Amino acid sequence: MNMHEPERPLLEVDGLEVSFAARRRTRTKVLKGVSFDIRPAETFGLVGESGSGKTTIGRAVLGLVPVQAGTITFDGERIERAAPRRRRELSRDLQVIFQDPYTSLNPSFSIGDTLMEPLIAQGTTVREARGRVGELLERVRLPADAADRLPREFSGGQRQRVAIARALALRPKLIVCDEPVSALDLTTQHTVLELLLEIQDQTAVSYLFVSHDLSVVRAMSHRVAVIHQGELVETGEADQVTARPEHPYTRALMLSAPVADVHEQRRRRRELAQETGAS
Ligand SMILES: Nc1ncnc2c1ncn2[C@@H]1O[C@H](COP(=O)(O)OP(=O)(O)OP(=O)(O)O)[C@@H](O)[C@H]1O
Repeated sequence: MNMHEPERPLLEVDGLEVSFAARRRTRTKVLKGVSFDIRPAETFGLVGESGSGKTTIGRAVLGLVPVQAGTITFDGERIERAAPRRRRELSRDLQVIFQDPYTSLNPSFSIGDTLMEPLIAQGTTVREARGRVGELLERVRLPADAADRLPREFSGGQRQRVAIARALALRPKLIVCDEPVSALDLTTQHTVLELLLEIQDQTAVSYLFVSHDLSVVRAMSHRVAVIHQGELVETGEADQVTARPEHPYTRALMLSAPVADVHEQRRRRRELAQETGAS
């Protein structure tokens, strides 16, 4: 490839609109013309407060909610209205890790069966799939004997490692990470985030990384988009958006994030009060 030619994005979302049925035959617009792209091996962070529409963007990319307008192009293919069969095929390249490791794993499946399921569904032989389970457990640093055990025998952090291993089973190009560490304590959050970074270094997978936590998004992402009431109000390099936020909402989001220093916390509260008082 020519070094000066920009790489084709892996995912392009353009003018995405999603609405849900509300009362009295009206619809609520949850996404209002959302556009962004993600390059190969890039982490694109989406940050915004609860209800802003982050999860809906991830779900639209995965084909889990109907799209009213706009396009979603994945690896050169329009997928916003892909048929169910094509969707199943696309799951080879497009995977997800959900927030809650307690509900996202089938409690009656052993870890080995959980990891084998996507492989068998895509036509891998049982013998090959067993071998791959060992590799996957090693990659997420779980012991080989985890394969024979049930999810209830594992902690939240270990379960999230299983969910990561399952998402990796088919060697996807993009993983939608929807609040992947929000249900974990701080130390466990750190090790899971480190694992995601290490996997990206090794596999060049891209992440669409959704979180309400700006510090987590900043630590993980190359570029960041800030979503507010269904609209992307600011998109840019992670350092730029977090160090020099341009949009008032981004500034408010930054100022309201908790910090370890109590004096800094108070200073930010005053600044936030001034900002919101002024607007
Ligand atoms: N299936 C649905 N039917 C109706 N309304 C929905 C549906 N899914 C989401 N919504 C609404 O869309 C809005 C955005 O929800 P979404 O889950 O995308 O937000 P979010 O930013 O991910 O918030 P959170 O962090 O709380 O999950 C919310 O007002 C929510 O109530």
